[in-house]
This record gives sequence, structure tokens and C-alpha cells, in this order.
Amino acid sequence: MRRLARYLKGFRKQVILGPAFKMTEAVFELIVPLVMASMIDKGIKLNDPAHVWRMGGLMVLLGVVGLGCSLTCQFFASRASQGFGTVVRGELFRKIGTLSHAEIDRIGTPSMITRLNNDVNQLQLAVAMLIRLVFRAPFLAIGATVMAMALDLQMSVIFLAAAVLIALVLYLVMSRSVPFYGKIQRMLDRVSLITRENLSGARVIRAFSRQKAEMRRFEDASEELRQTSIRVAKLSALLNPATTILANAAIVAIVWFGGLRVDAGTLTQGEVIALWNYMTQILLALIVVANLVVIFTKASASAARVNEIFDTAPSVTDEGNTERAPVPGAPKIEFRDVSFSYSGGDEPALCHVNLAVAPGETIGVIGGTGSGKSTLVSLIPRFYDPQQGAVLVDGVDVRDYPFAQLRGQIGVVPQQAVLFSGTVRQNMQWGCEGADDGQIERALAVAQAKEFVDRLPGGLDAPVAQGGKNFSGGQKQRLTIARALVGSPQILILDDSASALDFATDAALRRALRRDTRGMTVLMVSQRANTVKAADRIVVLDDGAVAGVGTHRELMESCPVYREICLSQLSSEEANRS
Ligand SMILES: Nc1ncnc2c1ncn2[C@@H]1O[C@H](COP(=O)(O)OP(=O)(O)OP(=O)(O)O)[C@@H](O)[C@H]1O
Repeated sequence: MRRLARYLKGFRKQVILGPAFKMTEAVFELIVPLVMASMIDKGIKLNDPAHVWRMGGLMVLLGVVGLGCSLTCQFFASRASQGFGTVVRGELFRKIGTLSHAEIDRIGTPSMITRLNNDVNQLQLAVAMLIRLVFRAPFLAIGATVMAMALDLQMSVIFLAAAVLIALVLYLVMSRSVPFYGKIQRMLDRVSLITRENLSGARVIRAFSRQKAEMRRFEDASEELRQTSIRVAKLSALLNPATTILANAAIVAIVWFGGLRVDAGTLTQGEVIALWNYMTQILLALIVVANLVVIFTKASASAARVNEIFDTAPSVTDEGNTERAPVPGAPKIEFRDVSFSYSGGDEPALCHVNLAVAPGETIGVIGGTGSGKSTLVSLIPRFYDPQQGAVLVDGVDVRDYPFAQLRGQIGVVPQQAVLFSGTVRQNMQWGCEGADDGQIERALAVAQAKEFVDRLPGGLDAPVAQGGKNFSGGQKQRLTIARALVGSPQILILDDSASALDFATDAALRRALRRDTRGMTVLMVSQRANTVKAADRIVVLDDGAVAGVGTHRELMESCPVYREICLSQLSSEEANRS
């Protein structure tokens, strides 16, 4: 947690002045029992109403000034904690943006969201408590004990005994409950993972009538969370009765032995009341300490989770890379003996892949599900780096480019069409900032999307809902293709991005791409033989290895895997037609 303190740098004033005001209020609180004692011993006992009024007035003054101090501290605490939360959240968001897919896969999106929200909120609360109570509570407990000792050293033995017993109870309860807090946070992660999966996959769940099973999964996770939270709550619930019994026993002892000492003339009635007040203050302060321990334990678990993200070094980085010139005569894209495994994956997703793609060439990539097609193309824009071998663009290892230069020349259409809330035009301009309507319309026309966009009310200004929910799967795919084309990239990667299109639209799209993407190097991933058949060359992947490279005709003759795929989808007449 100490490491996160650097984010408090901008709030030095609040962090210093806040506790100072709170301590001033605590000093006033320690003075009040003495004023009360004087009111009783001098005002009431000696029948001096003027003294009672004076002491009463002093108590009101101490109360009002104390309240002012407390409110000022509260103000500083809110400023600092909210500011701290905003800074940490912003930094965390920035850091998550630098992580590569491998780290995001490992930590998981729901866990990142929980860390960004719940964990940062917990830290924010800890900062507020740090300013408001961390110094005040121990100061009050120790101060009340010292004041009691100053009043009557012998009576203060009761205080010390009560304080030690209360502290022991606190220790016993906290040492048993604290280990559960980390567990509860992990359980919260699981609940939010299930919630997220259910919200994003609501249609699939309904289509498969999985509502009951999903409800059970959610209930199990939430029941586990409930039971653990109840176990902790039960333990914590012991705290108040146990400490109150001990404090009340101490108060009984104070009144009992105080009475005897009043009889003996060594203590006044007012001092007994003051000792009683100090005991109550100690009890309240120790209960606050117990709550602080809970808050700081949770915050320390949250800090560890937040720091885990800050400490994660992105496995793919462009640090220190400078603009690179293309190597004359080099292939546009080259895979040199590339092998790649996902972290945690037993089997390599790609095995010793060698491939050179000439500038302007259209390459079809085909293979069964899980054969490594998406993995192959995701190495070009460096979504992942291979463990072995190298991927080169224009003869330069992709690891040597600045991201902006590398990714600026690649248009990627991912398997899952993702659009962002805004308008059609705004989404298209992701492909090229400041693209004009002419550029956008040309891209829409190639992607076979112009016709339906023209029909939308507002045309390019038509709204796009979050995730593009107001478009059909096929429309979304066409819009994502257009988005990639707007910037006229040198390399276009289509990762099974026409899977939701009907055959006629798919064929029209391929014709338009062939016609309008001359000079563009295109990698077209598909499971459909028809989609890749007309490519200049086709790469056949089988279990991560290249099973064949060539034209449709060559592969039909030489590659059994390709022949099998084609014959499973096309009539033998269609398959044999080039
Ligand atoms: N993020 C990931 N983490 C771990 N393993 C992964 C990940 N993505 C893919 N894999 C695994 O890597 C292998 C290749 O996956 P890839 O997505 O490249 O296949 P694909 O040929 O594109 O499949 P499909 O046609 O079904 O999309 C598969 O065994 C898959 O389970």
C-alpha cells in the first residue's frame, strides 16, 4: 500500500492539515471530562451557578470549535481521497491500455474491471480514514489513559487492565477474520465474471435455454460469497458485545472503587465522572481502531491487486523503437520459422511457420477450427510476439517498429465485429482520423455497406449503439471491413470477417476487394473454401503447422487437407473449377 502513496503527492496539504485539525478536535474531547469534573466539584457541590454556566459555556465552545475542526478535516479527507482515487484509476486505466493481449488474457477482463472500480474505491476509503481516524483513534485511546493516570494513578490500573483485555479481544477476532478479506475479493471477481458473461452472452443463453443453469452458476458463486461474508460478519459481530462488556465492567469497577476513594477523600465525585468519560472514550477509540484494521486489511488486499497490474510489464512493447525504412526488394510480410504458444496452452498454436507474401498479393488462409489461422495473422500487428522465429514486414522485424508505424499500415478486421457507440461516421474515422465523406463512402461501397448505410435515417450521422447492437451481424461485419479500408492500409487482414454474410454479398465483397485493393497486400482468413479459392495463393493450416501453400488448383492436387476441406463444402465439379 505504501507504494501507492506516491499518488498522494498532489494532496500533501490535505494529508498534513486534515489529521492536524482532527487531533485538535481530539485534544478538546480530552479536555471535556475535566471541565465536567470542575462543573460538578466546584459548581454543583459548592452551589455556584455562575461556575456551572461558565463551565457549560466552555463545553459548548469546545464542542463548536471541535465540530469546526472535524468538518475541516472531513473536507480535506474528501478532497484527498477522491483526488487520489481519480489519479489511481486514471493511471490504472492508462496502464491497462499498454498491456498486450497475453496479459489481458491472463488477468481477465472482469478482474480488471473489479480492480478499476471496487479495489480503487477500497483504497479511496482507506485514504479518507487515514486522514480522519488513523492518528485520532490511537491518540484518543492513549490520551484518555494518560489523563486518567494524571487524575488518579491507582485507578488507572483499571484502565490499563481494560485496555489490554479489549486489545486482546480485538486481536483474537481480527486475526481470525482478516484472512477472509482477500478471499472475499476473489469471490467478488468470480461473481462479476459470471455477471459479465451473462450480460454479454444473454442471447446465446436464451437460445440454448441455459437460463436455469446460468442462474444456478450465479447463485452458487453468490452463495459462496454470502457464506464467507457471514462467517466474517459473525466473527466481527463478537467484537462489539465483547468490548462493551469489558468496558462496562471497567466502568462498574471505576464507580465502585471510585466511590470508596471518594469516601476516603482521595477523589472527588467530578473526577469519578471524568474517569467514567475517559473509559467510554477509550472504548470508542478501540472500536474505531478495530474498524480501521478491517478497512486497511481490505485496502491492503486491494493494493496488492492494483499493484499487480502496475507491476505487469507488457510482453509486447515498442519502447526505444524508431521509425524504420523498408528493405528494398523484401517480401511485404514474412514468417521466418515462427512458433507460438499461448501462455498456459500445452500445445503450440503455431509450429515452425515459414511464409513469404509479396507486396500486393492476396493470400487466403484456411484450416479447421483451432488450426491457428487467427493466431497467424495476429502476430503481424504484434498482438502477440512469437516465442521462436520472427515476423517481418517490409524486411524489418515487427518487434523493431514503433507501434504507430507498424499498425498504421495495417487494417485489421477482427473475427468479432466490434463497433463503438457514436455515429457511423465516427466509427469509420477510427480507420483514418479526419477521413472525409468521399473516402468513407468509397470504403463503404467496397465493403458492400453503402446501400444499407444510405438507407439509414441520417446516413453517415446515423447512431451506432454500444457494441453496434442496432446492426445485424452481417451489417456489423461490413461496417468493420469498411472501417479498415477507410485508411487505405498497405496490409489488410480479414480474420473470418465475412462469416455472417450471405453467399451473394460475400462474392460481391470479394469481387470489390479484388478490384479496389490493388497494391494492397491482403490476408483473408476463412473456413469457407469459396472465400479463399480465388486468392493468389492459399495457406493451409493444420494443427498450427503449414500443410500446404499454393493456388487452388495446385493444392487440390498436392494437399490432402485442402482437398478434404474443399470436397466437404463444394461439389466435386465446383472444387475442381479454378
Ligand atoms: N487467447 C488464447 N489463449 C489461449 N489459447 C488460445 C487463445 N486463442 C486461441 N487459443 C488456442 O490456440 C489455438 C489456435 O487458435 P486460433 O484462434 O488461432 O484458431 P483458428 O484457426 O483461428 O480457429 P477458428 O477458425 O475456430 O477461429 C487453438 O487451440 C485455441 O484453443
